[in-house]
Amino acid sequence: MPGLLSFPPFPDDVPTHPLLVIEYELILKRDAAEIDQLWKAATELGFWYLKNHGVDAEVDQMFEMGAETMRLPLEEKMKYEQGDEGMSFGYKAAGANATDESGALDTVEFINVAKDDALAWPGKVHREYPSTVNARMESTIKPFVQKSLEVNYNLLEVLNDRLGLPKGALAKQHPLEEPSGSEARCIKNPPRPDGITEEQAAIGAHTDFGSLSFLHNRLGGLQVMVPGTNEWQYVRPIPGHAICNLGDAMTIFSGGILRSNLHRVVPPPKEQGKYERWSLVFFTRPGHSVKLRPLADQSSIIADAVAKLPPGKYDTGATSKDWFTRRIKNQRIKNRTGPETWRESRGTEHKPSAY
Ligand SMILES: O=C(O)CCC(=O)C(=O)O
Ligand SMILES: [Fe+2]
Repeated sequence: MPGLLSFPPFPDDVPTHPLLVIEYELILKRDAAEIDQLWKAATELGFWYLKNHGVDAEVDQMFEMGAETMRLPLEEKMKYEQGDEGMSFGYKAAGANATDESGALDTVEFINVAKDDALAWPGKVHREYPSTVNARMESTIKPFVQKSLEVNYNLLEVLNDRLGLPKGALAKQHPLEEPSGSEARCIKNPPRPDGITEEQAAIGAHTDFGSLSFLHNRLGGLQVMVPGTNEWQYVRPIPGHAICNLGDAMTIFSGGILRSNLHRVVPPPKEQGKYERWSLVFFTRPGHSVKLRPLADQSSIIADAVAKLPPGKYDTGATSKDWFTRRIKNQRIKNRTGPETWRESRGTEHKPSAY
């Protein structure tokens, strides 16, 4: 069970970026000082730690589900592969995605389970999954999805109010009953082979494709690009602390007020690099039909931000489904024709020169 393995501590002598720690309990109480901290994190870095979120037991079970799934023979896992058409749900084999413009390959394998399939189980909305996923859909995946949704909806509500949006405006962009790209992902990265540097990306630099990601890490390896620089720094995993980060949709809805920061995954630093790295994410993404555009007509705060931008900057003309499909599809190595394919997979990154 990956969550229970003991491994060396995260080293103290690697460049590490501090994140603000947000107390979920205080957010639930709508504590004004805590909301100020969340707002600072959401606008300055777009990443924060979330403490006391209450999802630890479900997280451990999800790691077990991930381990059971990754132990299946590759041939079996490949029956549930994502495919090359831009669907995210299903299995992704190591090396199926590019990590940069030159077409270097990623090293992680992961299983993505759609929130819609988990909530509809034993019905099906999008696709079928390996037996190890089905066996835990009711007992493990559904509770994890439900609790993660609750956390993310609560955080979205607080951001909604600070953005000056009418009550429930952001929730309306994420209707529970509408099919969406929201999904749970369990990721496995193998130990770092000799000869591979600590700089070689396991998951290439990216911004997240949706609204809000709720991430659980045991070993280091996640890095953020420090805003205003070209420098990568590690995010230190802290036991019992989730890492939350905003995705492109929130930058777009807010007219650039909220930050969807570039990040990547490299092998865990130093001694930790000898161990398998497991991570788990729940991604909340807007409903498939939602148009990705600033919600300036609903908030004077957003309207003021948009007025300072080049005209049309965040008017993507895309639905959430289009945005998501384009990004997934163009990172698939089988779809690569050249550096332009990687560029086609990009989101709202703030520093295009740094890819
Ligand atoms: O594994 C991690 O720590 C981060 C994963 C990630 O950024 C992603 O899947 O979008
Ligand atoms: Fe990410």
